[in-house]
Amino acid sequence: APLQERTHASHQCKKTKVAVLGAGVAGITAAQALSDSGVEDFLIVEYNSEIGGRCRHTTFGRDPQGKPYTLELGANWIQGTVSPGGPENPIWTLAKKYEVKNAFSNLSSLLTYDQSGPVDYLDKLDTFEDAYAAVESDAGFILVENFQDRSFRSALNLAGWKPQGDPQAQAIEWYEMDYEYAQTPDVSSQEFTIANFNSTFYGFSEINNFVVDQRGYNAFIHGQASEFLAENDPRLLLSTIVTNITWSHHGVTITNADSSCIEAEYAITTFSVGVLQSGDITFTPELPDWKKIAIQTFQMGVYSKIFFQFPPDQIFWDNSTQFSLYASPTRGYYPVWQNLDLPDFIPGSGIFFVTVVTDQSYIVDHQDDETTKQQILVTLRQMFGAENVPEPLDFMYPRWSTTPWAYGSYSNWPPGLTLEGHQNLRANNGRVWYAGEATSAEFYGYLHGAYFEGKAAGEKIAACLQGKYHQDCSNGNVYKLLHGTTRPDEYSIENGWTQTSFQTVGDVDVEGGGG
Ligand SMILES: Cc1cc2nc3c(=O)[nH]c(=O)nc-3n(C[C@H](O)[C@H](O)[C@H](O)COP(=O)(O)OP(=O)(O)OC[C@H]3O[C@@H](n4cnc5c(N)ncnc54)[C@H](O)[C@@H]3O)c2cc1C
Repeated sequence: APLQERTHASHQCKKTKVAVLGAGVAGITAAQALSDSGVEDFLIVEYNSEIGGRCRHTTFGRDPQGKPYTLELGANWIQGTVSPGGPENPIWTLAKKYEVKNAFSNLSSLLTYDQSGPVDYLDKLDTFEDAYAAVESDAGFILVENFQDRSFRSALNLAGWKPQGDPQAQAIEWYEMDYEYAQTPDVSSQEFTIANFNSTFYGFSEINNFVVDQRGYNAFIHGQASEFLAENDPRLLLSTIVTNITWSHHGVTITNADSSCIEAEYAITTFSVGVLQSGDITFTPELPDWKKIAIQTFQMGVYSKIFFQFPPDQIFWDNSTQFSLYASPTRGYYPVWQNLDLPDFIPGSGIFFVTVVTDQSYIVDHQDDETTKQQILVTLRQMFGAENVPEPLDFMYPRWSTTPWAYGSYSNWPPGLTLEGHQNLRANNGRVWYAGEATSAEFYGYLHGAYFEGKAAGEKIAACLQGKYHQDCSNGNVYKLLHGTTRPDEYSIENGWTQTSFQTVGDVDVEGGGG
């Protein structure tokens, strides 16, 4: 019987015009754009048993009636809302439309601590911000003058910000950089980090609103989906894991873990960079080098929220402050605490949580809950006094780095990657198109980046199907070779290049010979 199934498999493939792979913001928005353009023949394939992707919540703790609270495991803020007369962040528009409950997040409502307890080092925030302003204007020159990009670390050094060996300054820097980009300034681009920040926070507004909706932040995604999908719509294939994408310039075949398959004229993959990097999904034929390079060059940061519920009548932190910053000699060790027990947030909840990113996330993702909890309780007792910190009522955290449908939290732009290099991440391979937060050049990392990219891909493919697209529908805008700026003849004695650039051991060529 299994053999028979296999031989019949390709005849049994579902057939559709567009396969939308993933039902996060990008996938749902792409499908909606198809539907809005009159293309109703699509299938959405989703790993999980529900839509929403990295906009995902859990239940946690108990309210006084014994009912659990809803907390966001993934996206939590609406970042950059709208300014008078300016463009509006579409996520803000949708949050209003679906009445997603949110509160103004005041990042200046901040108290600072170190291992000895409360210590005011907010003056270092001003020093950082002066350096940041210099980095910002320098980034403008880099972009406009086509100069070489640098790491954000070099840029900060040049601006005189040198936090090395100063835990307080490192904590301030973490709050301003890692807390947003989920990675260190050392591995972030100067040019594109600034462009990314400015696109959102100058393009829309400087406001960050924090979602505390007890339906979950993804209520807006469900709301959007319900505008074009019926309840139990057969076009939404949940709990279906894509394992292979066979592509050409004429069509795409998707194979799933349950060995079902889909034949489509076009596909839009919305998988995270982490998923694309993992190799869990194979491509037939193999992806060309320009695409492999783009996938393995863009970076996936990890952002982990570690939740505690303490007895609401034994609050030991300042309960009028939103953020508490902890300076550890180990940079990034349980640094930023958020208080949800505030009037506009989840009052009376006793919920206090700490965020760690990438390197510390890898550590907590590979140790058991109890170890993490005990490490953090030691930290809290340093900050607030051992006698003041009771045992928590509840504790949990997601392990984003090992979650097989995400492998990380959101993308980040490395130093030296050009816009051309990034475009290769967006560009289609034959009839396989790419969309998602990471393919957004200006809004990578954000929900609104996923929204814009999903919408654009859906609209373009609809135009392709309707013969209205004025570019090649099966060949993307690709930069097959990404050149450096140093010519081979410049590898000379004058430039300090005294030896062959090919590796040799004695007079034995290791590879390639000569040079
Ligand atoms: C912890 C955290 C905090 C964040 N904070 C914010 C924030 O405050 N503000 C903000 O704007 N953004 C934030 N983000 C980023 C935001 O969540 C993402 O940018 C956005 O959700 C990405 O949407 P997407 O559609 O591009 O990708 P996804 O949401 O990842 O959608 C892709 C979908 O593909 C599915 N998939 C993966 N593999 C397969 C497979 N093999 N087969 C089938 N389906 C598959 C996944 O299940 C997923 O549903 C945060 C993210 C995280 C994780």
